[in-house]
Amino acid sequence: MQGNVSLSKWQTIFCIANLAMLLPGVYYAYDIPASLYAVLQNELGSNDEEYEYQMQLMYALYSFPNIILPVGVGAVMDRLGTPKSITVVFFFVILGQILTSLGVANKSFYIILTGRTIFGIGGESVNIVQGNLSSYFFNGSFLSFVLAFNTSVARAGSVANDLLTRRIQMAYGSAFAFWVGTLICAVASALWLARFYSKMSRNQLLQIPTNSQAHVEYQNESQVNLTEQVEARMKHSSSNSSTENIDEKGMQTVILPVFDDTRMDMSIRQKAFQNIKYVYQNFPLPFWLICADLLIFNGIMIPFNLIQSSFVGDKFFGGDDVTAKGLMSIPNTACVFLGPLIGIIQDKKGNLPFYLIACGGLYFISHSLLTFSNMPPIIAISLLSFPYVFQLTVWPCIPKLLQEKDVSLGFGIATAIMNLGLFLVPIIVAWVGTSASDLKNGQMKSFYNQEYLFLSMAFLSIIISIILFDVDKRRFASILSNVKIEDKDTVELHSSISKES
Ligand SMILES: NCCCC[C@H](NC(=O)[C@@H](N)CCCCN)C(=O)O
Repeated sequence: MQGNVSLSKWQTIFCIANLAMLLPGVYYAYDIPASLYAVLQNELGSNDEEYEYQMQLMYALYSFPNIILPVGVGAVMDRLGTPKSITVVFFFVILGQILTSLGVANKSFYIILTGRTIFGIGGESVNIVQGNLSSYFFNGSFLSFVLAFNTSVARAGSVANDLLTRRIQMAYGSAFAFWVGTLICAVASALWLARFYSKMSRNQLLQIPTNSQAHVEYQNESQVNLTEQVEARMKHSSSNSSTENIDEKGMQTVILPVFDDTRMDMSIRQKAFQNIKYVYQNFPLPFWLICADLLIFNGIMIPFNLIQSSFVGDKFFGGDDVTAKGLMSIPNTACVFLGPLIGIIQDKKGNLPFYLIACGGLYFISHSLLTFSNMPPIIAISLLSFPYVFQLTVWPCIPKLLQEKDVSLGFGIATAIMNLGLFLVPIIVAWVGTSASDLKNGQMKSFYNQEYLFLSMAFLSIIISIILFDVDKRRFASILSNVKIEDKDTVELHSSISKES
């Protein structure tokens, strides 16, 4: 038995393989500007300071719409159903990547930015759709493995980009390298959508019921009016005393008040307030600490990936950014192989806070080596593989910490917070990088300042993870350290915690 459906062995393999294929194309295209960091400046005709902001903005604006959007993607999926939702999100991916490529071809930074923003709307939504489908099918069984496998396969797209893009650019130019990314996204989307739209392979296995199907099923089964449920759950949010009664009802539906309160007679402001209150009261402190870690880990890794080829190329290889970029394929390749393994280990052994503390510690050590030593950079960059793999353990904790009905919203909120970091940190990295450009040794100095920022962030994450370890142990009965806990237990734990407080 898995998640909400029972799957045979072959159906399970089919489902996992298909879900994993949603993202590699998006990751390939996402990382193209990072591979061309050393060469796009000439093409855009920008000075050093402008260029630093331009490159970081390509990543910041990808994330900007996703500070809000992921929270609503679950609702869109509920309403449109899986095939239409995936069609819509792939449409944004391809449109965004076409505009980005056109922008590069025409040397228009504003078209590039518009493209990256639209690409971001689609790319992060694919992430959410993948997370939602995975937890729908596999929650309660080997979800850690499935989520880690998804991201590992996605990162194979980054490996391909690390190895190919700069070489393609040298042979055929930058615009061509971006068009290759567009082609990869288009082919990947077409293959995926073919499963839904060709009569031969139309497959219910990859779909979750839409909101309306859920309504019908629910109403047929229990004859309870949806509005009553929602109001009851709202009431539950404001008084923790009626836990059992409400949870019994709530567990039977996939509909959240935050998404489906259209029939309620409340003003929009009241609804928004109720929803924030609902999240505040039902999402425990460890969830927010995990989100903070996620923000920091990706906030280190993604902006670092952008400057890595120039920084490492200048410091260690006399300006050879191609060799430097090739090194970055080590952590991404390590993820492809070790990611699923860490998922299996986590499914069997738990121990999340340990991985998170180690993650911050290892980011700190490897960035210290890059910054303060002249050791061959392959050592520091290989070491980066471990935290980059360990941070995958964050996602499976969300279903552990939240009640089943809140999981989709939880993924959405975590992705939104991660994107808040991926919007803010690149801008700070650009600011820190340009504020030193008047110093002697110009460019190299600015890289060092950026490295100091990454080191401070890694240090902060260690503190956050230690607090998480303590809170988890003292107030949550080590739920994150233990092996998988069924939803029922989570609910009981939540109710006992809210009663205590
Ligand atoms: N369900 C998958 C979560 C992945 C989180 C994260 N992904 C991102 O940050 C993406 N915006 C793009 C990353 C591309 C990296 N080269 C991740 O850890 O990969």
